Amino acid sequence: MTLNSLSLAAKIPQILGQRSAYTPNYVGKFFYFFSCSRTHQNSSLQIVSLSKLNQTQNFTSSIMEDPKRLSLSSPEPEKYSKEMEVAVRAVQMACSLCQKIQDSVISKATSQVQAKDDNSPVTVADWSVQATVSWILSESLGNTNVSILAEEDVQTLSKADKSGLLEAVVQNVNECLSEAPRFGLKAPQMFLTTAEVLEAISHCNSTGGPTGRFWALDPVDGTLGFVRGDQYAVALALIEDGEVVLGVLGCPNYPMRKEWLNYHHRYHRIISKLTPPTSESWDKGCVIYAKKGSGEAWMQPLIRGQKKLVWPNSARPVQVSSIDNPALATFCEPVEKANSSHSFTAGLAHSVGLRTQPLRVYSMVKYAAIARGDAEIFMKFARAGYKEKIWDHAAGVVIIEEAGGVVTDAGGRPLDFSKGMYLEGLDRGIIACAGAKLHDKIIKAVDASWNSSSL
Ligand SMILES: Nc1ncnc2c1ncn2[C@@H]1O[C@H](COP(=O)(O)OS(=O)(=O)O)[C@@H](OP(=O)(O)O)[C@H]1O
Ligand SMILES: [Mg+2]
Ligand SMILES: [Mg+2]
Ligand SMILES: [Mg+2]
Repeated sequence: MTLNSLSLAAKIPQILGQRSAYTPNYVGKFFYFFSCSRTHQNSSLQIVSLSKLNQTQNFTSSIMEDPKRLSLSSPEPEKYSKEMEVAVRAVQMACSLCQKIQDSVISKATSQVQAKDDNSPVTVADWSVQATVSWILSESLGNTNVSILAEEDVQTLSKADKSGLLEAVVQNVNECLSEAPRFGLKAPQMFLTTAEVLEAISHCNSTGGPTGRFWALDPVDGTLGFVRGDQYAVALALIEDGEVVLGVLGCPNYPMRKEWLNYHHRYHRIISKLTPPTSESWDKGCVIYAKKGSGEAWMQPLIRGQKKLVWPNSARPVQVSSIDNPALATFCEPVEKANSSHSFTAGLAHSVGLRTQPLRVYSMVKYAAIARGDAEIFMKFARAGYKEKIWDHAAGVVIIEEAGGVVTDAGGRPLDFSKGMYLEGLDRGIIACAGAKLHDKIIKAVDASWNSSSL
């Protein structure tokens, strides 16, 4: 195919089926990039792959200077691009659903909160999100391809005395799914029946493991934070052959800008006395996502009101902080003392010279905070005998790693997502840091403090 320099710009998108060479291709993270190579035989330039925007510019200028014969081959579609796009859209929907339910849970006090067999809380939101995400993934990616391991089951929900609860879940799921087109997804043709909603929840019956592909879903992580009007997250990860390959974290109360957090806290303290906010002038929440090996993590605002989610919806890259001096670092940990030893981390913080007060935040928002550079260290040391579940960490781990951070257990080993629903073999606790140098210091400090601790 012969192209002159002027027709090239039009030809590339046509070949790639896009409107413009600068149209974002892969979930807003990559712009088309073209690496060029001159083949010996025909002295032509070949488009062999996709690259980033700056390289696109190099490519374009090299073409302008070299109006030779070109042979163009369509690139392979980016791996997991469809899965990522569907996952982010589904999490956006889930966040919108949660925001609505959280406001109603807070205004009706705690009556809507149920206790599971292990006494942990669960709400209409947990089941509604699980059903919604399960339905969207299955419909968009094909029911037979989709295997999901998720936190909630239908036992409590199916009890005879819980019919009101089940009704509320069915209602919420249907309201949320009817909004799917706003998120660029297909809505069901008819309202889902109660049986279909229960089926969507119980379809999440994967047991995980070392082979094949499955999704790990925590519909509401930090349910305690959720019912207290505070931080929580919707966490979705794709795991393939034991490795987390995609992570999406929806943080409905974690604004795009850290400075807006104060506003959020004030808002929630007085929410019961306020009419619901109508202002669209601030981004109350965000969705952060990353693909393994991409070296990039991205954040987009939640969509609100009647706005449509235009892909990739003003996504911007996030990166971990460059602080590697513990004296300047901020560390975060679980809010609940029962979930992690505050006394151990306090001693450790003191020993490495951490000066700032710990940032105690519910849920995987802690992972988001590290990935965005709002804090530098996250530590969780659960009591002996507690087994961490993979859905509480999978999405956060890949997001921090791709944003430039390091996540391991206290022995410095990567977390193992290949052993079913638990992080088996976890050495003591979880340590996530903004960089390798800081991580190394914390690991050494844990070793030094461990034997003298009572953990
Ligand atoms: N005893 C104990 N020890 C350790 N971890 C526990 C424990 N109990 C629960 N969980 C899990 O912790 C999830 C909540 O997240 P965090 O660890 O960030 O805790 S906190 O919300 O900040 O207090 C929470 O996730 P959700 O159930 O999704 O809220 C639990 O899976
Ligand atoms: Mg729970
Ligand atoms: Mg959780
Ligand atoms: Mg949960």
